[in-house]
Amino acid sequence: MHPLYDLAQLREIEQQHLAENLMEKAGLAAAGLASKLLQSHEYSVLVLAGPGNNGGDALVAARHLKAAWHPVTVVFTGQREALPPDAAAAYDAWLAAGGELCAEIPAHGHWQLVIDGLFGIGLSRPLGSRYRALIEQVNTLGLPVLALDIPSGLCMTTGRVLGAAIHASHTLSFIGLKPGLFTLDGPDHVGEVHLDALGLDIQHHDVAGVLIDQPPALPCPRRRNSHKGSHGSVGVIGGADYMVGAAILASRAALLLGAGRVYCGLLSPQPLALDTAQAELMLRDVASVPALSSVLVIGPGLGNSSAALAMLHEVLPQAKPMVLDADALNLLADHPELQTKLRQRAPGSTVLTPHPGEAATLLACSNAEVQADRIATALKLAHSYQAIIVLKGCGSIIALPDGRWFINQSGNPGMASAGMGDTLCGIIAALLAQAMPMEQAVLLGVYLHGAAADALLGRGIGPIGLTASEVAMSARALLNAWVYGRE
Ligand SMILES: NC(=O)C1=CN([C@@H]2O[C@H](COP(=O)(O)OP(=O)(O)OC[C@H]3O[C@@H](n4cnc5c(N)ncnc54)[C@H](O)[C@@H]3O)[C@@H](O)[C@H]2O)[C@@H](O)CC1
Ligand SMILES: [K+]
Repeated sequence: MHPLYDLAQLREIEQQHLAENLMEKAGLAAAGLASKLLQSHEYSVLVLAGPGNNGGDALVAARHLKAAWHPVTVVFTGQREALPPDAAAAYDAWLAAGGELCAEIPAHGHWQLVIDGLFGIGLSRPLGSRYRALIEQVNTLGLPVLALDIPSGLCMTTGRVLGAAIHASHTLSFIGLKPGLFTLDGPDHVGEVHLDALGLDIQHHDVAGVLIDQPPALPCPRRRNSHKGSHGSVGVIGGADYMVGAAILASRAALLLGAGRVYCGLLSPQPLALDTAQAELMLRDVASVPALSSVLVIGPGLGNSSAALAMLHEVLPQAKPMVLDADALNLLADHPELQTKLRQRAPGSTVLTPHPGEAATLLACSNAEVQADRIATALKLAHSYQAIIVLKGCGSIIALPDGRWFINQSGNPGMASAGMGDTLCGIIAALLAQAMPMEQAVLLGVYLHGAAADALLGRGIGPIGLTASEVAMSARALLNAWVYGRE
């Protein structure tokens, strides 16, 4: 788990350490990583230095690489007189070391690595045509790119591409990690992320959010003296006509992740009597499911019928932990009286797992507005509905009503297929049924879901054609490995 910092916090840390010549440290660290990536001293480097301190970092790195005998070409896009003081000093030191500056990328150069120091956290607006063209030119060179602090063009707060963004193979982030590296378009641009704290100890400093990059708190190993009643019972309510599969997938995932019993209530007028591929599932009359279950999932394939609405009205006032997904979220958006019931639930007893489209419906805004700032959106939903929110998508955001938030780093594009959300609901519900507190169950469930898909990818399964059922099986193996320390 790594802390994530917002812009104001990073600026404050920079201010507190102004006298410590952090740019020299940043440039040296960048040159060190570049040397490692280059391997041979004969290899040449193309350095892009922009108009601010990110450009200063790049100029310091260029100086160190030149001193280590690498041929270095520097493209400088700023103006000496407009540079901040540290960057101006780096500019002067580069020239004093015999370095030269180009205004654009030389046509016939040959390089083995690009260092991107155009923009860092100071990028404040969408890039104009000159920078967009330069970035696109770099991206078509087909070379490894080491981005300093953050790939230029990427918004550090939201992970949005502001016009165009560098496709880095490596990103060396300074001082602390930024949220934009890990959500929305960030993961498509950062490559391998490295962190150099520049010798600062900022552990005492406030953090904005947390990156989940390893399994959070795990359940305890089971007591030998346990029985099915010891591991809770999950009830899944959904599966209207033509959407039965969604409820079955959630139910199977709950079973595979360790719920003692799983009851599945299908709204379809011709409900299945038996899941032949998973006979352990107890398919019951939907009305009987809430009373049988210690944890409820409501929504997968629920539809928007009056029966679905009535079910939601009935279960929301019940005290048990609840996972709301899919059509339950759409019904919630359309019915303010359901929203009131939701807000009256005990704190920490509800999780909503919207994808961006459902989040947009819940907030009565557009999909683009949701994605423009995923963290802010998730926090807004958490506050408004007084529930834990999992905003799904690349770099899922978990937001809590008290204002804390997390970004999940596990997962891959194989998960962009129908049924994945149903599996996630089942996983979270199973952890809740096994007595994990809500916050821990959500964090572990989301990380495990992605890590299970990553494990499959590691075995050559996906991303193309990866299925939600495979992810549930893989999650079972992974959770057992984590809890029982098996390979
Ligand atoms: N200040 C410090 O203490 C440190 C700063 N560091 C580096 O400095 C970076 C931040 O430096 P700055 O605050 O100078 O910001 P940047 O260097 O990221 O960019 C700011 C410059 O870009 C211009 N700009 C912003 N958006 C633009 C756009 N769309 N089109 C054209 N120009 C645009 C601004 O006018 C300004 O000149 C960090 O990301 C990091 O790389 C590191 O050296 C560590 C220490
Ligand atoms: K950069």
